[in-house]
Amino acid sequence: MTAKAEAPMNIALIQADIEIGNVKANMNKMLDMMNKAATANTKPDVIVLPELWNTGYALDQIQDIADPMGQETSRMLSEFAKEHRIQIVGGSVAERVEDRIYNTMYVFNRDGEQVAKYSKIHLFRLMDEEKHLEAGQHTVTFDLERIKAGASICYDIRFPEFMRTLALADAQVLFVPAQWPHPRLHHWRTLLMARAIENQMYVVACNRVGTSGDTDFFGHSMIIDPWGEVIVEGDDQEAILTGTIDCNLTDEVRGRIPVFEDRRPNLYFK
Ligand SMILES: NC(=O)CCC(=O)C(=O)O
Repeated sequence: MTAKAEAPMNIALIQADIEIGNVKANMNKMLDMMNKAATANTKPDVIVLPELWNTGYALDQIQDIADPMGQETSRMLSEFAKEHRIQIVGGSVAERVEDRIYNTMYVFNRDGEQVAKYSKIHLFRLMDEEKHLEAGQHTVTFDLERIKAGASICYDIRFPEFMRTLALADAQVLFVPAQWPHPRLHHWRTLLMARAIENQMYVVACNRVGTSGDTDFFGHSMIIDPWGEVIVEGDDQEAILTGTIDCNLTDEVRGRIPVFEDRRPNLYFK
């Protein structure tokens, strides 16, 4: 059901702290960490950022500080991608479209062209997202060179049917930018692991660190392989985490335990 991957891909996760409401500082921070990742000994093929990295959860001022049509943030990511010849899964940013605010991921290829845009479809009530943000209406897969990837953001990982939809659309790797706080580290790790094992896909998850008001974000960004093995996992400190994915393993695991052939969708709820 999947195409052979061209070659293994080196991934760099930008596990950053984010300053609430300070777009300029956050853009500078991301650029600085992306530059460090791009000039490391092992050059990444893909750089991944966390969720809402431009504004943080500054939802009470989000109408004023969200990026109109995502222009400023996507220009920065596009230029970086082109200059360094690195693909970017741009976490997500607060994007303003007229008076609506979306939590939106942009993805760029090595030429700096936007290859995907995904707006978070499940809004997280515990952090008041539904009061300030508009839900996206589409699931999204995209190509990273010859690898098919699926887009998701944070709370989305609690919806196994959503991830299965992406896997059935041939995704071999799932990207998960996040701002996922304590006390739910155990949920974060378990859900990411489950999504990788049940869908026999790579899960690449980039969470922020730091404190915002009384909320502590624990990091623990992870890359998990389709067999459920952890390739890399951060702690609760700012860091650039790196790991390599090889999507030939996705085909191998799907061949070893043929879950996708053994499904009985006609017996499942509609
Ligand atoms: N930013 C988010 O979607 C947070 C999701 C979360 O913390 C959860 O427990 O789910």
